[in-house]
Amino acid sequence: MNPILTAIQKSAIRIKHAIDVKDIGYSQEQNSSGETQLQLDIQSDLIIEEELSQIEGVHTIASEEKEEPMILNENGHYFIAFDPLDGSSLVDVNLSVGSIFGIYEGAFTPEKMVASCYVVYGPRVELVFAYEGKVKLYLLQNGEFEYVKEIHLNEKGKINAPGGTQQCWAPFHKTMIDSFFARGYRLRYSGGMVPDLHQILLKGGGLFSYPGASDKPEGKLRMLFEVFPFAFIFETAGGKAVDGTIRVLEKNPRHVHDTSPCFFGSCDEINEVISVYAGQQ
Ligand SMILES: O=P(O)(O)OC[C@H]1O[C@](O)(COP(=O)(O)O)[C@@H](O)[C@@H]1O
Ligand SMILES: [Mg+2]
Ligand SMILES: [Mg+2]
Repeated sequence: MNPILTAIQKSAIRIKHAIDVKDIGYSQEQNSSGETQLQLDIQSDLIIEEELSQIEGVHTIASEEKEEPMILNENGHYFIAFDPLDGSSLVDVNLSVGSIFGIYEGAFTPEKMVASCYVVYGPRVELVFAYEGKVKLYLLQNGEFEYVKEIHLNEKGKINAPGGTQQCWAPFHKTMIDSFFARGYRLRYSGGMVPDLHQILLKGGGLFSYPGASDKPEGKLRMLFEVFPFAFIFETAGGKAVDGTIRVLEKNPRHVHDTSPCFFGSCDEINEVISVYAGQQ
C-alpha cells in the first residue's frame, strides 16, 4: 500500500502545481457524465495515470474522466478508482477542490475496498487516508506530507451541508433538512464535496446530503469515484454513509459511472435520515 500512497502524494503535488499555474480553460471534450471537461480535469487525470502506472501492484484504474477502466498491469492486484479533480468548476472562483481515490483488491466492488484517500487543495494541501481501521490526516509542508493526527467523528455534529437542487427535493426531504436547521445546525456548503466533507470530518460531525430528486433521481455523485471512497472514510472514522435506506457500501454499480443518492455524517444524524426515509417507504 505504501507505494500507492506515495504515488497519490506525488500526484497531489503535481496537481496543486497545475492548479496554481494553469489557464482555466474549457476543453472541447465531455466526460462520461456529459459534463464539459476542464483542461485541468484532463491534466489531473493524466498526472494520476502516469504516477499509478509506475506502481507494479496496480492492475486497473478507472477515472471519472475516462469512459472505461484501463488495465495497467495484468500481474497487479490493486484496482484504483479516482476523481482526479473534484469540484473543478470551483477553481475559477478560487474555492477549494480535491482529488478522491478508492483502492480495491481484485475488483471494483465495495466489499473489496481496502483503503481510500482524498486530497484537499485549499489554502493548504491536506491528505486524508483511511486504511487498516484508521483515518489519518497529513499536511503538505515543504514538499512532503507530514502526519498530523487521526480523525474520529463524534456521535453528533452541528453542520448541515445539503446538496442538490432544492426545488426538486421531495417534500419530506426538505422537511428533514429544515428540521436540522430549526435545531441550530449551521449551513456549510461550498459546492465541493471534498472540502464540505472534510469540514464535517475535522469539526467532529454533522450531515452532508446529496439526495435523489426529481431532476436527478439517482443523485449526482458517482459511486466508484466519489461515494464509496468517502463512505469508507466516514465508516472508518466512526460515522455512517447511506443512500437513505441502506449502507452505500452494500450497493453495486452496474456501470463505472453510475451515481447514487448519498448521506454522510455522524451516527446520530444518519440514524435520523434512515428513520425519516423509512417513513416514506
Ligand atoms: O452543484 P451541485 O449540484 O451542488 O453539485 C455539487 C457536487 O458536484 C461535485 O462538484 C461533483 O464533482 P465534479 O466536479 O468532479 O464533477 C461535488 O464536489 C459536489 O458535491
Ligand atoms: Mg467529482
Ligand atoms: Mg471531477
